[in-house]
Amino acid sequence: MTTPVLVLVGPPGSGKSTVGRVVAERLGVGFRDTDADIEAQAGKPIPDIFVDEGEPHFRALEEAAVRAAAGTHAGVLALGGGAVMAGPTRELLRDLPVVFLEVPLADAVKRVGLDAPRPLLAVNPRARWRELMDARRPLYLEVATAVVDTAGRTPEQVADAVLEALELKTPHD
Ligand SMILES: Nc1ncnc2c1ncn2[C@@H]1O[C@H](COP(=O)(O)OP(=O)(O)O)[C@@H](O)[C@H]1O
Ligand SMILES: O=C(O)C1=C[C@@H](OP(=O)(O)O)[C@@H](O)[C@H](O)C1
Ligand SMILES: [Mg+2]
Repeated sequence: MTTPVLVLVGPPGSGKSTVGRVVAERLGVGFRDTDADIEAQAGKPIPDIFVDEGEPHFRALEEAAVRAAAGTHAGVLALGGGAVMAGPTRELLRDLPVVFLEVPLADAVKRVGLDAPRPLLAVNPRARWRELMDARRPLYLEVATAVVDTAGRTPEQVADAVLEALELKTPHD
């Protein structure tokens, strides 16, 4: 079984997909995002899956996508913000190097407001994001090998902090 060199978790807007790409580039390894895997498999964007089949169906696809990627992908893996809600996913993350990207509410709302639609934040994003974080923070902490604060940092600076937190060497070191 091949496992990822590192896995990124954290709430929407923490920068998992963006930072994951930068970290993978620095390490000279591949990048994979389970949200992209789900969209490729379903043949449609995530908001359409939520509307057409509902959140429970999306969560089932997500659990399967994380299991497949975590067992086959050797590079950097970014998960969707809600993936850690699944007990079996937390179980398989237990033995992997996992970085929890922290972000304050104000930064997250600013960031995701400019990005692709996220169905869970479509209505009243500030209140929804706060609720999500209250429920999920303990789960992010449970699976995290390291926690990296992204506030006031560019994606490149966050990538440096991630590599430092896990003491990973890049080909240029
Ligand atoms: N450290 C950062 N500073 C400023 N903007 C960021 C940062 N990280 C990500 N972003 C921006 O925030 C948005 C959400 O980033 P994304 O990587 O999709 O987050 P996630 O996958 O955690 O939801 C994108 O528009 C991205 O360019
Ligand atoms: O927090 C969540 O439940 C979700 C986060 C999204 O991913 P990002 O965290 O990459 O935005 C995506 O998986 C889906 O919209 C649900
Ligand atoms: Mg993402």
